[in-house]
Amino acid sequence: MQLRAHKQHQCTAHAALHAARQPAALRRLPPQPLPSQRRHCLGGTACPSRRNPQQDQQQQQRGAQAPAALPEALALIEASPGRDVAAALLAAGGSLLLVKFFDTLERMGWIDKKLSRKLVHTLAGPGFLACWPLFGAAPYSRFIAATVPALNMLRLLLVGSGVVKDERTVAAMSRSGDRRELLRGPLYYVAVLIAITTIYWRTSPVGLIIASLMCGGDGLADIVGRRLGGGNPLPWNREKSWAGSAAMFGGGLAASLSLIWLFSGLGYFEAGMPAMGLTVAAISLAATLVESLPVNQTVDDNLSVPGVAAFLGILFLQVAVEVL
Ligand SMILES: Nc1ccn([C@@H]2O[C@H](COP(=O)(O)OP(=O)(O)OP(=O)(O)O)[C@@H](O)[C@H]2O)c(=O)n1
Ligand SMILES: C/C(=C\CO)CCC[C@H](C)CCC[C@H](C)CCCC(C)C
Repeated sequence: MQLRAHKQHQCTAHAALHAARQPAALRRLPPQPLPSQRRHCLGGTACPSRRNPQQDQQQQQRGAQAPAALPEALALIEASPGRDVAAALLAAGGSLLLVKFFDTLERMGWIDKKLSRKLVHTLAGPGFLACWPLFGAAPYSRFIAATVPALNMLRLLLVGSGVVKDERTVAAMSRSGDRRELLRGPLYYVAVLIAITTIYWRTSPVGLIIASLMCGGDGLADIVGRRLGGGNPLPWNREKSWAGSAAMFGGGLAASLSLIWLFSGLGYFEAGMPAMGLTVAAISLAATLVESLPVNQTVDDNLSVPGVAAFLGILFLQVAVEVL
């Protein structure tokens, strides 16, 4: 999987030299046009691309007829608070629908309570990150995006503390039906999402890796482990299994690489393969080992897994790359 810089306009000698000094897994890109400028480039003027000259010539001809106002309109949309608010409302609505959907399946008897809760755990985080490209490129966009997990945190605090009565939310988010459970695992979960949204946003794969391992990895470990882990317990923790840990590693790695592929394909950063793949695999393995330890009664998985992923992600990958 070759992930290379996406539609670079010009890689100056300085930028190339600078980029060459970056870790192989992650390359800083020379200053790139904003996505809208790239669209501008595609819509209005010739710009280098991976397509053949004939396609570019056709594109230029089509582009020549595009209204001159299009690029400016795109640039306005690109950095408009309205776009960010619309994206946040969409993601917030999606989170309500996700919980409602699986809660309904559980109430209809199609899935059990544990599976319903774990499917929400597994899908909510990656689903939220998949919404990030909908937001604009303004400096404040990440903070508007963070309001989505923040509103969910407020909901958990109000329901978990008993200020607001919401039996369905308690049923959907807790193992035992005790509302106070919402103030632990689920609260840590949304706190991690707030942190990676405001600290890393789209500028680094570290936030993608943290969320993928906490959500996709840890969620699948439970789902697969409960079903296939009966005969293959881990020697150091008989409550967990090789099947569950394999699902944790595979699910976390696949989710991480999928999001990195998407975000680097959108041009937010460049992921140098195969170094990036090997780095993510090493981080996933370490997180899987931590998750398998018999300590989750003391340290919640929603803290230990993101913690080890963040530490190793910062250690092995540059935290910030040139924002496009
Ligand atoms: N590596 C793993 C992880 C989990 N499991 C299975 O999934 C169940 C629940 O896993 P656990 O991580 O302990 O989930 P909880 O922390 O109890 O639930 P939650 O993560 O939702 O808080 C375990 O008892 C085990 O059957 C497994 O087999 N192997
Ligand atoms: C039960 C959970 C964790 C315990 O280990 C999951 C808690 C889920 C959160 C309360 C809801 C989080 C929603 C996301 C911030 C936004 C998702 C949007 C997307 C479009 C689905």
